[in-house]
Amino acid sequence: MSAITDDKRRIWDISQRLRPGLPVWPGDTKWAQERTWLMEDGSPVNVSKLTMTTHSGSHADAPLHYAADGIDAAAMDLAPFIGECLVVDARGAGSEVGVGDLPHIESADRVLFRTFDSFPHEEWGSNFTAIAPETIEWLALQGVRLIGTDAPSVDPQDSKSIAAHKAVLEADMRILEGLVLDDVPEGRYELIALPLKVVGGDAAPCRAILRELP
Ligand SMILES: N[C@@H](CC(=O)c1ccccc1NC=O)C(=O)O
Ligand SMILES: [Zn+2]
Ligand SMILES: [Zn+2]
Repeated sequence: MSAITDDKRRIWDISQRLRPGLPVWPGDTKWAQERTWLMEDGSPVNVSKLTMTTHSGSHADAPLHYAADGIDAAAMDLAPFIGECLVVDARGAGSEVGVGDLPHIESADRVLFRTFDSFPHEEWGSNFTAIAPETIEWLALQGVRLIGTDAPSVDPQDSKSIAAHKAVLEADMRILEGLVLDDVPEGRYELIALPLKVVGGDAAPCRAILRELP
C-alpha cells in the first residue's frame, strides 16, 4: 500500500473553483480561459491560455500588494503557509472582526476566520466582514504569523487607508483571502496553502487545504 493511501487523515479542500464567472473584486480582471491547441483540430495535445487577476479565488497576498517596496509572491518564505492553524467561527462579527470576537487563543501560529454562513460562490458581496486592525495587532502580539479569511479582503471594500493590510505589514504577517470554510468546524488543523511562485506577483492563487492533525 502506498504511503499516500496509508495516510487516512481527513482533508478539507478550502479552495474556490477557478472558472469563468468566478466573482472578482469590482473592476478587477475577470477569469478567462481559451484553448490555444486543440486535439479536435489535430493537435497532439490540448493547451489553454488563462487570463486572471493575481487575487483570483483563494489566494495569498504578497507584501508587494500593500507596500510599494514589498517582496513579491515568489520571494515569500513558505513556512507561514504550512503548519498547525486554528479555525475560528467569527460569523456574526458584523462589519469587522474585533478583539472581542476572538475566543481565547493560545499558541496559534496561524488563524483562519470563517465569516460567511454560506460562501458566496456565484455572486460578489460588497458587505463582507473585514478584520479590525486592532485585531491583527493583538494577534501579532500572540505570535500569530498568518491570518486567513473567507472574505475577499482583510479590509472593507471601500477602504482607502487599508489599515488592516498595513497592520499585517507592520507585523510582517502573511494573508490568505477567499478561503472556503463552510464545512470546517472550529478547531485545530494542519494548513497547507502554497502560493504560486509568481515573480513580480502582488498576490498568487493557492490550492488551500486543511488536514486533520496527526
Ligand atoms: N484581494 C484583494 C482585494 C483588493 O485589494 C483589490 C483587488 C483588485 C483591485 C483593487 C483592490 N483593492 C482596492 O482597491 C486584497 O488583497 O484585499
Ligand atoms: Zn488579495
Ligand atoms: Zn488583501
